[in-house]
Amino acid sequence: MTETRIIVALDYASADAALTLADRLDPHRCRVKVGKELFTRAGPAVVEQLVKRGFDVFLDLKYHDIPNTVAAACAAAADLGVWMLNVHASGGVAMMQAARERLASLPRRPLLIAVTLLTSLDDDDLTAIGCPGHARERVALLAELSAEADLDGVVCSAREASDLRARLGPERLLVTPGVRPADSANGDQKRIMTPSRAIAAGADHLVIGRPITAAADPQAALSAIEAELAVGSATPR
Ligand SMILES: O=c1ccn([C@@H]2O[C@H](COP(=O)(O)O)[C@@H](O)[C@H]2O)c(=O)[nH]1
Repeated sequence: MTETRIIVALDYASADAALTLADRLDPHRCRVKVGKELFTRAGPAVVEQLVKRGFDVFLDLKYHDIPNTVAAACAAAADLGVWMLNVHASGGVAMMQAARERLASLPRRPLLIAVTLLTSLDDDDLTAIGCPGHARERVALLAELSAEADLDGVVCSAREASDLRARLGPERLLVTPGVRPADSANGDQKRIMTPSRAIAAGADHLVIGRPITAAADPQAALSAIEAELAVGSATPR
């Protein structure tokens, strides 16, 4: 298994586009993520093709449904040979436990993590959806529920990473989207951090999409992020 911390989000509208980039990437230098757009357009076959090319695939479908349905969906995802998949922690402990138990019954199980609060949301958005409070508090609550269900880790923003590392201990994975090199546009992301600061804060895996996929030269963009991580620079954002 690769030692890289970088997961490239293959948010493309076709298998061809996703595989064209994948074929320019080294499965030892990055993992890849298949999300809702690519999966809905290209289906399970694109996941299997990425696995066949040697990539660790994070299937980011964020399941959120009743326990029986989510458990069955997780088992179906595991059949594709994915490395990691996720559910929404707000689906509740019973749902997360059902998913974990179904995966535990398989001969080879993928990692199972829970989305806490989407990185596109901030405190004002929580108020707008009728859940007033601080994003970091909501993330902490949902992360602790995922630990109660004994999941392998959480999706959070890097801004919560140090707090969650203290709350959850060293074993749970912290997977952080909303990562932005200093010269990248935020886009729709609100709780963001640079790659080097995210790692310094305790993130295990950095999910990075548009800063790589929308770059004129995606391989150069990936190399620049790797260089930033190697130097360990901590450019304030
Ligand atoms: O809270 C979350 C959960 C998932 N994502 C996904 O990560 C990538 C981020 O892409 P960028 O282009 O780097 O913004 C994307 O696929 C999201 O669906 C997230 O951003 N936040």
